[in-house]
Amino acid sequence: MYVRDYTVPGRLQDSILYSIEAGGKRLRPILLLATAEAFGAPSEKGVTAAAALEMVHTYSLIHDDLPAMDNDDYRRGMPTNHKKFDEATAILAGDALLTMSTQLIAEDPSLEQTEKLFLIQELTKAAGPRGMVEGQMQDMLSEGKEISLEALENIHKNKTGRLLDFAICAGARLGNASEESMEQMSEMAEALGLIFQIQDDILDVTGDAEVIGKPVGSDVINDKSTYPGLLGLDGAVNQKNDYVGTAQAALKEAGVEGTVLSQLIHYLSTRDH
Ligand SMILES: CC(C)=CCC/C(C)=C/COP(=O)(O)OP(=O)(O)O
Ligand SMILES: C=C(C)CCOP(=O)(O)OP(=O)(O)O
Repeated sequence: MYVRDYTVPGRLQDSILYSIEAGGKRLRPILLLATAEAFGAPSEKGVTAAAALEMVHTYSLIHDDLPAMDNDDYRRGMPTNHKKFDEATAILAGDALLTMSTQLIAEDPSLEQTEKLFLIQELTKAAGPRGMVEGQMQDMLSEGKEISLEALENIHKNKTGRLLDFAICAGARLGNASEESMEQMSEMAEALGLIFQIQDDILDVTGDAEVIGKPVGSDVINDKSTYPGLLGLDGAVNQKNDYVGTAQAALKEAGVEGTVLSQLIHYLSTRDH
């Protein structure tokens, strides 16, 4: 709906819709809405922030798949955007998704001005050059190199974790969570980001390409450092389980244990796609 409202019919719109409508797990918007609900926000409050976040995530995947980056042919069970269209169109589709995301929040009549400012500032910070973009840069620079577990965690915290952190902090803020709860939720988000990434690395070794919708084994092919690579498969599973404990404990401290967020932590640590 938003994509059609914010674009003109034609090749660019087709390319944007191709990637957005390909689906994916919609994890980030689900997390944002589940957190908003856990803190009692009215249901309409999180909708544009959730859509904006999925737009930013989808832009990042379109660009990540380009030949200049990961050079991947399949995403969300379909040819990648540049394979279906062409590189220039894929770059522009990503640019459009990124810019539309903040417009969407700015124009939402159900949000207060202070909420809009918070959401736009936090989303752009999370996605920007001290967040996801820097994480992607470090990820590219580390290809083909042996890096420490600490350096790997730092890459993931920025590349993947910051958008997940935004999902949770935006949801908590829209539900007027206290400063203390916001801090506990931020801790939960950090653990969740690492759980997500460790499972992603594990699936790249043990997963089924048909179920995941993208090729497996690409980390080895691209010579990337991973948790199973650094810790072994069992070590990666143990590390993930430690973070599950941290995330569940943080939920409890924030007073939102037993909500759908607990189930999401479990799902993310055991997902097969
Ligand atoms: C600014 C940009 C382009 C950011 C990309 C961020 C990102 C999370 C890419 C996918 O990571 P991945 O390569 O580890 O995952 P996948 O295996 O799904 O490609
Ligand atoms: C951060 C990573 C590993 C990129 C893929 O994210 P998702 O696994 O959430 O991708 P979709 O379900 O949205 O396609």
